Amino acid sequence: MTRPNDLLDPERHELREVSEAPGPHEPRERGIALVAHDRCKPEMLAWARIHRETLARHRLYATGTTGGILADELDLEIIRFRSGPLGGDQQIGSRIAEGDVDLLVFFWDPLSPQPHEPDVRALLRLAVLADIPVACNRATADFVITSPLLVAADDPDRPESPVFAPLAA
Ligand SMILES: O=C(CO)COP(=O)(O)O
Repeated sequence: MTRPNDLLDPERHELREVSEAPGPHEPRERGIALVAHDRCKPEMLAWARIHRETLARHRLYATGTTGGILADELDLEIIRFRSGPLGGDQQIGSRIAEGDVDLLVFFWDPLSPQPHEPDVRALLRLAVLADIPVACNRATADFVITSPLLVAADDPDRPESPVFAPLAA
């Protein structure tokens, strides 16, 4: 599977040729994991409502309660795991480790302690380790979900963008 971060050659900061055959999923499809702590769930729902059309084009994962709300309210097809405190964060982490997740949108609550804090830290750690984009607030999530890098390099509709241009020497 091609991931957004696979598209940039760290040496040359330019698009790398994607030679591998498309994986088992549609070429344009990305794996997007959606997670929100309780106080942040209204914000996640509001954000997902705005970006529903984009989200619907991708393979969505979510922790139990977050996924239930998004599926019910927005009629999105979502692969749902257990609730976060019951192991859902770890399940999403395992999908990241498997290379199935290309973007993590995780609205974690900066004002409330969580009983499963170690799981939260582990999830964020795995996302950083796997070098996938992690959006922890709405402003960042807006940037990432509208990024041309979200569109696969083999997509003929991929927009031209200065992001893809080599950096000046
Ligand atoms: O606790 C969570 C993330 O740490 C989210 O879990 P739920 O989506 O099940 O509420």
